[in-house]
Amino acid sequence: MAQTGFSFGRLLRSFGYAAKGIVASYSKNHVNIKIHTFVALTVILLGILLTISSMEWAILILCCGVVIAAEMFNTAIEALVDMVSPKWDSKAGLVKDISAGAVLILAITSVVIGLIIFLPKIIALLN
Ligand SMILES: Nc1ncnc2c1ncn2[C@@H]1O[C@H](COP(=O)(O)OP(=O)(O)OP(=O)(O)O)[C@@H](O)[C@H]1O
Repeated sequence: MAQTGFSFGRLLRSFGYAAKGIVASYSKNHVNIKIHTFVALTVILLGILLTISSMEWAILILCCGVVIAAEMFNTAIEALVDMVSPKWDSKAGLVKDISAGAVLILAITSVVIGLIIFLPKIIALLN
């Protein structure tokens, strides 16, 4: 039953559940989130090396967070679909495909934003 009123203990427990969810997302059979995290760390390194502005940091950190969170939603949706529809079903497949497609759109958008920010700086460095 949902409890009403603020409880610091409950808030801490909620953070604990969320942390458990993050750890579960990085379990060894989930490769995509590790790739997204590697790309995010590379972006941070590039940002430091190329001394990007505060606004550029904000945009890139937002992109990295959104893509990683979207991958986690995708993982959750896949798990839910497998639970609700363990048998092969075209609708179950469509739900997984749409969920994966959403992550792909965000990843492509983020790559384009990364190129807009980093390419001019890299070209200027090479000239
Ligand atoms: N129960 C199902 N019914 C129909 N098609 C499915 C079903 N499960 C998976 N598929 C199809 O197989 C594709 C891959 O599904 P899967 O669950 O293996 O996801 P994945 O992208 O390999 O996930 P992971 O992030 O675990 O690597 C789905 O996008 C869908 O097209």
